[in-house]
Amino acid sequence: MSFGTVAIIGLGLQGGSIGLAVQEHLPGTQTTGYDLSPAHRARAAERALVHRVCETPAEAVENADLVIFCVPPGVMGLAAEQVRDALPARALVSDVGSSKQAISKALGEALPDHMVIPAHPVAGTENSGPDAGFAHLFRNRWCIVTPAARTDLVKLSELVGFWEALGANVEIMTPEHHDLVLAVTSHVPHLIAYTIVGTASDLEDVTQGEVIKYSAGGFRDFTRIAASDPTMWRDVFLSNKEAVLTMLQRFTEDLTALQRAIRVGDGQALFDQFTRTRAIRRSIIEEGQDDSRPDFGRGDHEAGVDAAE
Ligand SMILES: NC(=O)c1ccc[n+]([C@@H]2O[C@H](COP(=O)([O-])OP(=O)(O)OC[C@H]3O[C@@H](n4cnc5c(N)ncnc54)[C@H](O)[C@@H]3O)[C@@H](O)[C@H]2O)c1
Ligand SMILES: O=C(O)C(=O)C[C@]1(C(=O)O)C=C[C@@H](O)C=C1
Repeated sequence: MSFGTVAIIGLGLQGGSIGLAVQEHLPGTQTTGYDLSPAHRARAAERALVHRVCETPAEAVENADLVIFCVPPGVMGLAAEQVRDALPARALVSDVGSSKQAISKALGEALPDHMVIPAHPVAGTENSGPDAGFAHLFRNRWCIVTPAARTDLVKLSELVGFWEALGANVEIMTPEHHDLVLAVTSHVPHLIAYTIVGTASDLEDVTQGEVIKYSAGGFRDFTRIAASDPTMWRDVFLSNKEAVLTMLQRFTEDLTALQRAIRVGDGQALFDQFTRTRAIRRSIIEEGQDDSRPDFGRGDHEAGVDAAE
């Protein structure tokens, strides 16, 4: 069974993509949406990201069977408080936030009388805002659902069915394990990209022009990641602090070992490490998870940067 009405709070990359994907895959489901930014609401209406863009959060959720919060991690609790009085008791509450322990807590505290089942589609791009959404974002991507121990299994299977209908493969995990896994596969890699691009732009002996001119290879890939939304990523690091710091400690130790191998001329250590990591890349591609295909992040609509910029 699918949800009759889905309300989406936050009509950016994630909210817009969910709205478009629901309209494509679940034609019997009504979608409503709200965004704090009037400019984003106007653009969401122009792009028909949902059936009805509402002027208040209360109006968006008043008939909802499922509400999905698609706002930056740091304002999940606030956005949930804003719908508390209007949200029907039957409505299931979920989200798409990139960290799970802090967000689960914030949503649970803001909506204590509702069933909350947090989720995280591991699918995105460096673009944000209502121009960035596209219907096939979730196709063949993982969506991690992190239910609490007391979660209603019927509601859980409805949410799993919802994400599968949008094309995602669903995995169930505890919020704690989610935060540890994503710290190493997503959060620390973003921190590394933000750091290396910042380092390159601060150099005294290499000009900005040279950095831009010669960034055809590896550095260019880092600049894509480092162009990701500053608000969202500030909140991700602050909301997954412990796991990120744990993984950074491990990363620093491993980096120091490679640094030493370079200093002492231990070519074998470098070769062995690079051989191991090449095998990981190849197994990702074999699993069909390679997103370096040319159309990734686009679709019918050419993904753009934040419309509010
Ligand atoms: N970008 C990614 O690659 C990605 C991937 C998976 C999950 N996520 C998660 O999805 C969530 C949304 O990210 P996004 O990439 O769609 O960001 P986005 O910036 O594209 O969209 C967020 C939208 O929320 C709106 N907003 C902010 N505060 C609000 C409020 N209080 N009420 C209503 N609207 C509000 C903003 O105006 C914006 O339009 C984040 O929690 C993020 O961690 C992002
Ligand atoms: O492909 C990208 O641009 C992304 O950064 C997507 C990505 C990731 O790190 O894999 C970013 C944040 C998420 O919460 C999920 C997906």
